[in-house]
Amino acid sequence: MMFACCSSGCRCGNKCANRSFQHRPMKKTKLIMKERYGTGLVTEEEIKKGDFVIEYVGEVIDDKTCEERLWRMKRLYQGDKFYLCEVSSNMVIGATNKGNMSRFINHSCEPNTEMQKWTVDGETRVGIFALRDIKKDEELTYDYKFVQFGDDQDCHCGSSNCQKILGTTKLSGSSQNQHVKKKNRKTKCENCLGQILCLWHPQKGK
Ligand SMILES: C[S@@+](CC[C@H](N)C(=O)[O-])C[C@H]1O[C@@H](n2cnc3c(N)ncnc32)[C@H](O)[C@@H]1O
Repeated sequence: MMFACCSSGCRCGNKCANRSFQHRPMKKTKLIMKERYGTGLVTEEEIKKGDFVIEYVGEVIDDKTCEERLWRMKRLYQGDKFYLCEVSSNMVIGATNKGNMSRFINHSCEPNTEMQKWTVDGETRVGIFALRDIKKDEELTYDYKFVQFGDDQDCHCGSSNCQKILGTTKLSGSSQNQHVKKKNRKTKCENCLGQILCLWHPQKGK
């Protein structure tokens, strides 16, 4: 999904209603701890359907760097999470080292927000937008369209149409130390544009 956001040359000036990112009217949010899936994000104010909630930000990295990090994390991680969003071919937003509260938004099979790709002054940016009216103190969720990189993870979203497992798409590789093969990668990459890639390793003993 791609939307055009007005450029700085727009004649409507500051009154332009098509400038979600430039105005950055980010909603007030706070972190919560969920027993079954760690940190989550709730809204501290009411949100109307279609509202811009928060921008998904992080380091902009290319596919090669993304792959290197995925495999490195797969080898080294001892119980934390890894956050990546494939925005377009050869452009990934990595929110592991740098990011904002958006990286704590959890998955739901019945989400109240969605991720949208916008073009702002010629640059691609990713925002989280409300799919419906959201009440104060509700947890914010979106459908990760998750590309799992490792063992299956149970989904704990609790919705009536829960798919039970996080993600239907799997990134594969023949060994932990190997980079994703070019051929394989191309196919998978096409499947995961705009999706969250998340590498998660349970703590030892879990
Ligand atoms: C992008 S992070 C979201 C924030 C994360 N809960 C944290 O504590 O940092 C994605 C990870 O959160 C967990 N998660 C998110 N949504 C989930 C869900 N519906 N069911 C189970 N785990 C979920 C999974 O471990 C997933 O790998």
